[in-house]
Amino acid sequence: MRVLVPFDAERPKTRLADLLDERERSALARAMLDDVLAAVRAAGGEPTVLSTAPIDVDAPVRVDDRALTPAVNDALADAAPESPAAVVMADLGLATGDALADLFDADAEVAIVPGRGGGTNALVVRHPEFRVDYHGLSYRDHRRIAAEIDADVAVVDSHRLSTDVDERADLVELLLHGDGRATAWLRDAGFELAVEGGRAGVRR
Ligand SMILES: Nc1nc2c(ncn2[C@@H]2O[C@H](COP(=O)(O)OP(=O)(O)OP(=O)(O)O)[C@@H](O)[C@H]2O)c(=O)[nH]1
Ligand SMILES: C[C@H](OP(=O)(O)O)C(=O)O
Repeated sequence: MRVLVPFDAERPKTRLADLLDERERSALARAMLDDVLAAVRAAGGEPTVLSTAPIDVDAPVRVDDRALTPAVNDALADAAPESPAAVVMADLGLATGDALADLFDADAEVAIVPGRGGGTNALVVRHPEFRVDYHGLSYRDHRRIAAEIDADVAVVDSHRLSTDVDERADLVELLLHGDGRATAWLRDAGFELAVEGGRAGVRR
């Protein structure tokens, strides 16, 4: 399975700016990218990083400085039943080979893992006319686009893959369930789980 891993190399993870400075956000984003690439390979996928700028990483890199949606659509253009393509976001810090293998094996022309909050964390495309439209309620948009071209859709239900690390609360998930480089980076940076007023959170 060809697997595109989109990566914003220049201004990653801005929603974590009140917790992490720019270098730290880059380091966490990079650790998650490495975790995702390892998980893709463990699932038998062949990853290509679709990056906004050149990066030094242990995988082929396709540089495209356009916005996410046109860059992904260009790279997906030749997806077909005999040559499926997947898109797996680089901020899935809990991704595992087993979880991705379930997605890659889903028997549908479009298989979707929704992200919490309405996004699309991962996709497999086997239909030549399917196009992505990221941001906003992209899960709903991708179901509509699939319906418009009569593509059959599988929705893959996965706690690990539906957890994208965008905000403070997502760091709880990484510290609680993660065992990869991103979780190790967070611990090394001094983050730990905390319970305040009966609610789970993180503190540094
Ligand atoms: N190639 C490419 N990847 C992108 C772009 N924007 C975001 N990504 C990647 O797409 C995935 C989802 O990104 P988002 O969570 O929407 O954005 P983010 O830049 O990671 O974080 P925020 O700045 O907090 O929105 C992550 O793997 C990003 O690295 C882009 O313009 N081009
Ligand atoms: C790219 C975007 O990610 P989010 O901003 O929802 O994390 C989406 O899934 O459409």
